[in-house]
Amino acid sequence: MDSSSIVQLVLSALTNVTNTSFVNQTSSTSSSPLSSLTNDALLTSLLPLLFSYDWLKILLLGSAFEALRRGFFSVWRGVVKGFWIEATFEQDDEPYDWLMLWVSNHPSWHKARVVDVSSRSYLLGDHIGVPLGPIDTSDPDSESNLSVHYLPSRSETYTLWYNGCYVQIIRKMQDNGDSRYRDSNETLCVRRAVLHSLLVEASQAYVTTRKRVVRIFVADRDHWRSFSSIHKRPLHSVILEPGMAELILEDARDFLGSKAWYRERGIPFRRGYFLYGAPGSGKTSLIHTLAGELNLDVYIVSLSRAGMDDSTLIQFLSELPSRCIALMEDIDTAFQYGLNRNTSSPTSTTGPSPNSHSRSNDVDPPKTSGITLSGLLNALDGVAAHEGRLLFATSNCKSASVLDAALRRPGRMDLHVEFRLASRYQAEELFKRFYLASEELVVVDGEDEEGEKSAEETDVLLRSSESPESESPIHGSTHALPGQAFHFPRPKILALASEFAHAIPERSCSMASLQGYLMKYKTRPEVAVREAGAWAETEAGKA
Ligand SMILES: Nc1ncnc2c1ncn2[C@@H]1O[C@H](COP(=O)(O)OP(=O)(O)OP(=O)(O)O)[C@@H](O)[C@H]1O
Repeated sequence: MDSSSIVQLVLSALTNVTNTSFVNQTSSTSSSPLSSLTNDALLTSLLPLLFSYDWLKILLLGSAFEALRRGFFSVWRGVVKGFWIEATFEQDDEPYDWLMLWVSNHPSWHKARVVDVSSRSYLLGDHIGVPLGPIDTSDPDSESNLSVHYLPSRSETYTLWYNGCYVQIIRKMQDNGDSRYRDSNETLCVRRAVLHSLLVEASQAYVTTRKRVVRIFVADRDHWRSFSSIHKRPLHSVILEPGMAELILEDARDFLGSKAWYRERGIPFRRGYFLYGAPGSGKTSLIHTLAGELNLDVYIVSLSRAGMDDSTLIQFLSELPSRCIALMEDIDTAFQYGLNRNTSSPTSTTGPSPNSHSRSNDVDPPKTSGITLSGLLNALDGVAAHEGRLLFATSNCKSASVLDAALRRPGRMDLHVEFRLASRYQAEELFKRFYLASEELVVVDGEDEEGEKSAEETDVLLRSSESPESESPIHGSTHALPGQAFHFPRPKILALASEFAHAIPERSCSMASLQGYLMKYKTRPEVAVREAGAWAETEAGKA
């Protein structure tokens, strides 16, 4: 019996059944004899089919086909495994970011049909993914110009060609039970020979892109979490007394280049900086700027964070990368809540409250951190302490002496830098930066002299911890500063800047508040100068 006769037989059996159902519907009373008749007819029609063994042939044919198919794929997988390897990239690891950047810059990526739309940029700002671009082209900085990127989609397999080789990229979500911390990882199936060159290319592209940003990491639960990236800021955008920022930068550079020197003398290769003083005077800004200049990432650890205790702190500091900036902001707040020599009790502190000048009105916050002074000292230079890092600790206190002597000694905090309220020189420079275009902010000899003079008058100091009381005013040349969008005649702005500086009493307000004031008059420098005196008086009244 050939297949066409089988089909015919099945069809005729089915037709019988259909007719029978129709008859059943129209005469329900006589259904029983007729239905038994129909079942018999169906059975009679199918019997030859059952005994013909053709069904067996079909079954065998199907099974053989499936076995062949499976065999082919298993051989293919074997061949593929022989030549290819599967490389997995974890999200918390840097090579994951290399790969994301590499994929998103690959030409074939632009043709992808399934994408994730994300505001996350893998710490590379606008350099990853396909940026959406400005919606309002007339104003690229407009807030309506959202910064979103098309990224490779999760659970999607992308295939592309790299140097004539076939590459598969699979991005998978890993559910670790906590919906807030779902990781994804990326699997790259690639020929063994090309994996290395692909990774070299991806890492180089990443490093080049990374040079434009500073990456920020925060101590989160039990690991360093990548938090954000900020565009590098030129050193001179932080206006301090002339030469002050340059001196700290040189010190850090010198340290980073002297590993062998430290090793030969058996000195731990670590350097600490304690930046203290008025709030809003540029401490954090300077650290970010230094990180940019030195090509280092910033790792922020908050000592007063809930859940932070001595062992967690030691673990975090020991997991720092070989070259980085570790930042402990407001170190005195940890002190206030119990960081002292013997105990972590918030009520027993050694000496006066370190923060009393700035936080006297604050209600005592609940103690959440379990850091003790000995724990902090151990974390900074104990056995598990990391080598090669620059530690920056900041505080809004007025004097470095609020820190325990053991904490601020050389080897832990090598350089103490005081930040004071704005000097007239700083106020003048800030004014120029606001109203002059960047190309107009050039060094003019006469102006520099003036700048140096005001630096001599003032005494923002940088003190070495070896001689904390020796005051060493720093002199140097000012630098070109970035300009603003509005154009005003340069001589006019220079004259107004000088007037502005004289209207603001020396050391009466912070740079942050001066910046806030000038923001109100972004396009009206004359009004800014006219109103400056009255504003400064109100500010002084507030302090
Ligand atoms: N010296 C400065 N030069 C230029 N801008 C400054 C300076 N100081 C402060 N600013 C501006 O003021 C803002 C706050 O500065 P920043 O956070 O660096 O101060 P801070 O001393 O770290 O303050 P806090 O101790 O309160 O955190 C920033 O926007 C920064 O641009």
